[in-house]
Amino acid sequence: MEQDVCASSDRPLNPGCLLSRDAEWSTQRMRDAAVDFPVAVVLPAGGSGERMGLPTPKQFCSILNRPLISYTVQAFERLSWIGTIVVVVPKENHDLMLDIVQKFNHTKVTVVNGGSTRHRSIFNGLQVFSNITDSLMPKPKVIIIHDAVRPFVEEDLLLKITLAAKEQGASGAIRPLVSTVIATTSENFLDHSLERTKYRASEMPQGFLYDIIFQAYQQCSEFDFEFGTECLHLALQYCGTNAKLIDGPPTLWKVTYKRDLAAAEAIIKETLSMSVCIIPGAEAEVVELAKTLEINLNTMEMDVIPYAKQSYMDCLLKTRNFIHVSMSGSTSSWINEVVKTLEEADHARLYPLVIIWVQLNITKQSAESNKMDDLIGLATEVLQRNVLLYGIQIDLSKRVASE
Ligand SMILES: Nc1ccn([C@@H]2O[C@H](COP(=O)(O)OP(=O)(O)OP(=O)(O)O)[C@@H](O)[C@H]2O)c(=O)n1
Ligand SMILES: O=C(CO)[C@H](O)[C@H](O)COP(=O)(O)O
Repeated sequence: MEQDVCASSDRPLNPGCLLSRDAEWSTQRMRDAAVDFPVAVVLPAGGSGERMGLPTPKQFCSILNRPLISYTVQAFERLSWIGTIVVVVPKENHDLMLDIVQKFNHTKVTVVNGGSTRHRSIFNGLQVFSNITDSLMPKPKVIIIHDAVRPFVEEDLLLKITLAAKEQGASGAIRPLVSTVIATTSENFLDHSLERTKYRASEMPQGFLYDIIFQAYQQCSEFDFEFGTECLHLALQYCGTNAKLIDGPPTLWKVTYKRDLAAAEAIIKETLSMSVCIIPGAEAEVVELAKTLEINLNTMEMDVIPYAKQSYMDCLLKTRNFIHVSMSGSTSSWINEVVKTLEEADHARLYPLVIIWVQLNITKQSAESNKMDDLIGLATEVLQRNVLLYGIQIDLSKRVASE
């Protein structure tokens, strides 16, 4: 069944899944209060992506120079309350996955080989924790299972899934059906159709008490392993555990067809451009311009941090787009300081950073001093470090002269 790839998200998502600021704070409170038990993740990535029809399995396809699987790993890895992330890959792609882990600096990943079906791959992933003598891989209380090809999963949903799994034994994300489900006869005639509002699409992530889902996989039949598509069903059938179902956002869709790669790229690009940090100097004209920008860019998530406060470094790590408005001619020390901070935090490794330096010249003298040459040199230098630096010089001297 085709997924609802055209449905747009209600609010922007960051790749690697930064939340909107309000959601981030409330999530922080929820997380601090609630997740005081070990949580691990299994990401089944052992498929061949037949429906995608590319020689490379879709989980290894690149979006903006980074494999899809790495985005999904990052969505989990950045969460402090998540421990080990087991990535289950086809045997022939084991080394490729190890290369990805190294190149993108993933620190929580264990790679294991998959099986011939998704359920077999997941079971292989779960078995990593079943050897209780291996103290390096302690058994988690809750395990989250999430398809490696669903990169846009956010912390608020993961928390809900995790807490519900701890309480109920199993939980899963659901979405309304996009199309009506019908049963066909063997001759391809309509047999019957289901009442769409009564049914839901079962999505990922799903969460389980580890003992429940491991026991379910240990007991399930060869038929389940071969043809089953639903982990929640195994928990119900073999452990009598009724999963708690939680509504998820439209961005949970599974990258399945070629067009989904383009859709994923569009979401990543859109979210990268949806937040900005404005850093104004202290002069009245500069503050005025910063205010105008703030009003006109109000559809973006925004921080305005006065340069003088020197407290903007924390804010830098929340976004990738910066506008520095100043009247001083010298910009290089500020930009170098910013680039150094961002480099130390590895902030520019995956996506480019954009710095727009706006210089206001109000006197004839400063307007004549052409600082743009310096800026062009600096822009060429920082480009090597994945920073796109732009300069805008606004000459107010004529306005001053005519007043
Ligand atoms: N033997 C398998 C088959 C699938 N998966 C994983 O299960 C997830 C969901 O499966 P699906 O989207 O169906 O992936 P593929 O099986 O690769 O795709 P297709 O059905 O088009 O071949 C994917 O992350 C896929 O890599 C797996 O780990 N092991
Ligand atoms: O649908 C699902 C929910 O249970 C699974 O997420 C899974 O994606 C199914 O994979 P497949 O396409 O291999 O059946």
